[in-house]
Amino acid sequence: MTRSTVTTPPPGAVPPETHPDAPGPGQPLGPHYSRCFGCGPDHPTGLHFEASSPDGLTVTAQFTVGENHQGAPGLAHGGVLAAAMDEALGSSIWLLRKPYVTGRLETDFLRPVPVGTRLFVKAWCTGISGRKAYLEGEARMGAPDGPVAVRAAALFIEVTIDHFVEHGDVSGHEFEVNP
Ligand SMILES: CCCCCCCCCC(=O)SCCNC(=O)CCNC(=O)[C@H](O)C(C)(C)COP(=O)(O)OP(=O)(O)OC[C@H]1O[C@@H](n2cnc3c(N)ncnc32)[C@H](O)[C@@H]1OP(=O)(O)O
Repeated sequence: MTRSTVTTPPPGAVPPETHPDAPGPGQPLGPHYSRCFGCGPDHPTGLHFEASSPDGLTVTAQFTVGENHQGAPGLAHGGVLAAAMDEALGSSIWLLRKPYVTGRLETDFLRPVPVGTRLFVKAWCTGISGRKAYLEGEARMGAPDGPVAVRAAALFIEVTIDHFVEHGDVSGHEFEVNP
């Protein structure tokens, strides 16, 4: 994909290391917050991601583009696809069990995605440098080896849990890292 130097690991970046508490290979990641637009089972119009990690470092996830995800008639909204990439990238960095937020998200939209399409999303970390994590991902249509619809690259920034307490509304909500 075309990506900027901002989302490219600099010299000296180190590979990610999965946290021992991260789900084992093939185990479902589960939702981090029940009302999350990406993974929350209680979100009425969300993506309802089903995610797991085959190797403790990569995240694979699936969802079906629905009626509520349209931009043009019958086609997925680009912002919804970007949200799906953000969710997959965020899930992959959560395998490190450190709190990160998206600083920059770059997306290439390669194909229109019709409503009803099952998208197979994959995300992985390409390096860590201090508080910065560099991530890449892709979404394929219809099958894990189907045509690529979206590619993404991102810079995530490590924060403390206080980030969510100070800026969010965590009262009465059960969540992991990103409320
Ligand atoms: C199971 C879990 C699954 C989770 C899935 C969830 C997926 C969704 C994830 C999200 O969408 S998170 C929500 C969207 N993101 C945000 O709301 C973040 C809003 N931004 C902020 O809160 C702050 O700007 C941020 C914490 C990112 C950075 O503020 P800080 O004051 O902590 O750090 P600072 O601004 O000093 O930046 C630290 C470094 O990152 C760099 N940086 C930060 N933002 C950048 C940016 N946008 N582009 C390029 N570089 C950036 C910055 O230049 C600097 O580089 P240097 O250390 O080299 O000087």
